[in-house]
Order: sequence, then structure tokens, then C-alpha cells
Amino acid sequence: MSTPLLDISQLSMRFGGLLAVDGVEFSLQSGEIFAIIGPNGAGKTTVFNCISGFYKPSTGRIALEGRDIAGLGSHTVATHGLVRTFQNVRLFKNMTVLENLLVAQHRHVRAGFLAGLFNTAAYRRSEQEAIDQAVQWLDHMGLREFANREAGNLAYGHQRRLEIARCMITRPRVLMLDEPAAGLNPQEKKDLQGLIQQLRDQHQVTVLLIEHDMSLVMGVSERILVMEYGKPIALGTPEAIRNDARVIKAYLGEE
Ligand SMILES: Nc1ncnc2c1ncn2[C@@H]1O[C@H](COP(=O)(O)OP(=O)(O)OP(=O)(O)O)[C@@H](O)[C@H]1O
Repeated sequence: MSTPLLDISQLSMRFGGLLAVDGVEFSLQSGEIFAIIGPNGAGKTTVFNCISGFYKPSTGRIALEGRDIAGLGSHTVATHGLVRTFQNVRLFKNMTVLENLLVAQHRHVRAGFLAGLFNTAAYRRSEQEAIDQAVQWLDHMGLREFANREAGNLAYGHQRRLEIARCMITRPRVLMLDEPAAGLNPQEKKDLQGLIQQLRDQHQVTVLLIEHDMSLVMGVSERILVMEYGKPIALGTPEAIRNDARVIKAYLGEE
């Protein structure tokens, strides 16, 4: 197997007396779709927060293409190509849909502050490129007709798609989705599965997701890590996870 794109080893996170994450290890191959599941409070979101730079782990190594990114902070981690969505959608709700995608690109716009101040040709060109990119992603996500609407006024399912577009427009290596199916109706969940596969196939992004919806998890993931009480208890294909006695007892048995 080739060198993993993302390699997590001996990850632990302590909150006072609580060991919320305890010795989690897994690695992602480039282009893989990988899910983390487990009962409420198992530590999934805490793992996400450590990987995406929101928390500095108590111990452990998080290597992206061999470089340790643990504790670097979310903005720096994003510049290294690892971006995420949130359990509760986070958008600039008072900005339009299009503006949300323009803001997301600011670090990609090549012309600098002075060029902007003097409205140079280079600045106008890079601004136009950013608009073109945004429109392409709106088309891709079926959101073009809402371009000038305030993001906060979109239907929930559309807000979720916009949040994914806002991540994708930065051309990430790793896209982390925190419960992307939460609040979606059955048709939207089905569409989401197709979208995740399409993003991987057409944009070569590696996908790491946390999800409670078993049909989405089993349908889209190539490998699954199961956590319970902060610890990894199983890692394998959907088929292996479905038949793992410990997993059935810890998690699927609850359903
Ligand atoms: N910032 C924090 N400070 C203190 N305790 C925390 C903090 N964040 C999470 N915890 C605790 O760590 C444990 C793991 O929480 P976490 O949110 O990671 O679980 P989860 O698997 O994502 O759960 P869910 O599926 O409900 O989102 C829980 O007991 C939680 O109360």
C-alpha cells in the first residue's frame, strides 16, 4: 500500500478528568471514502476537531502527507488542504449564496491588497475568475437559481450543499463532513450519497465523514472506524463492520 494521505496515530484528547478520545489510530489512502461511527458521546466529533485543527490533541500524531499538523490551528490546517463542514451548518447567513463562495476563495485570489485598492487589471481578472469558479460550483450543486439569495434563507438541504461547495471551492485534498445527512429528507440523503461519490471521482478529494445514518454510511464508505467510549473498537469494510459482534453489541444493536 502507498503512503497514506492522512495518518492518525495514538490520538488522545483529555478534557479534565474525561478521556474523550483514547488511542485512536487510522489512516486514509488518497481518494478513499472513510467513515467514523459510534454511539452518542463516543468521541467522533472530538477526533474531527483534533484533525481539523480546532483542538490540540493531548497526545498523538496527525500527519498529512507526512507532515505533522496536530495543533496547528484550523486556518493553517485548511491551507494545507484539509477542510470540514459542521454538525450545525456554518455559513455567513447574511451574505448571499454567491458571496459565501467568493469569501471562501479569498486566499486563492492571486492579486493582493494594493492591486485591489487601485482596481488593477490583474485584480479584476482574479475577481472574475473567482466569480466563474463560484458559478461553476453553484451549477454543480444545483444552487445557481439561489445565487443572490441570503444564505440564511435557503432551505436546510440547500444550506448543507452550499457548505460543501464552500469547502470544495478551496480545492481540498481532504473533505471532512460532520453528520452531512442530519436534517435531510430521504431523497436528499440519496442525492448526498451520489454527490459524495461524484466529488471523489471527479475532483479526486479524499472524504472523511462522521454519520449516524447507517444506510448512507454503509452505502458510501469503503472503510469504517467504529468508536465506543473514546476508543477504536473495529475498523474494516462495511461488510466486516456489519458482521462484527462487538460493533453489533456496542452500536448497531441499539438501533
Ligand atoms: N469541549 C469539551 N469539553 C469537555 N468535554 C467535552 C468537550 N467536547 C466533548 N466533550 C465530551 O467528550 C465526549 C465525546 O464527545 P464527542 O462530541 O466527541 O462525541 P460524539 O461521538 O461526536 O457524539 P455525537 O454523536 O453525539 O455527536 C463526551 O462525553 C462529551 O461530553
